[in-house]
Amino acid sequence: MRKINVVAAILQKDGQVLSAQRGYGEFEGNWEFPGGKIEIGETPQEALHREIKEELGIEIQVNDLFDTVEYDYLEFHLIMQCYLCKITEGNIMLNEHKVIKWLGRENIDSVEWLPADIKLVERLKNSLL
Ligand SMILES: Nc1nc2c([nH]c(=O)n2[C@H]2C[C@H](O)[C@@H](COP(=O)(O)OP(=O)(O)OP(=O)(O)O)O2)c(=O)[nH]1
Repeated sequence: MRKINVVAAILQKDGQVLSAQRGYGEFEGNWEFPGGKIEIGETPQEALHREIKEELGIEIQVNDLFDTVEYDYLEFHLIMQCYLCKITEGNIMLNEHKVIKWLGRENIDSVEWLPADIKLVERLKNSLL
């Protein structure tokens, strides 16, 4: 099966994380951590800076790797590295997403996450204050 290498940013602020609703494509309407495919020659960190600038128009600090998710979709095998991040500069613009929400422990389950994210979100929930 085709493999896709993706990076995702778990943006943290005041005990909450940023969730974004996909605005187009196959998974339109589902919620995810912003990010995207790693391009040839890029480090995961470089890919994250690029994707987050493109999608949300902000600069970030990339901290620790929180988890690497592997998931079999029908058409491809996803390998997604998820980094804890902080916003360092700029105001969020929605260049690709419909809407964003900051979610905490009590409501992180309230949106329809992409299938690959469900276990990750459970783990994250336990680590949020
Ligand atoms: N960014 C992101 N992608 C996720 C998450 N969960 C999940 O299953 N995915 C999947 C959906 C997509 O198949 C893939 C990400 O690829 P993408 O299509 O957003 O990547 P991209 O920005 O490079 O997009 P494109 O140029 O190919 O349109 O990973 C998540 O939390 N965040």
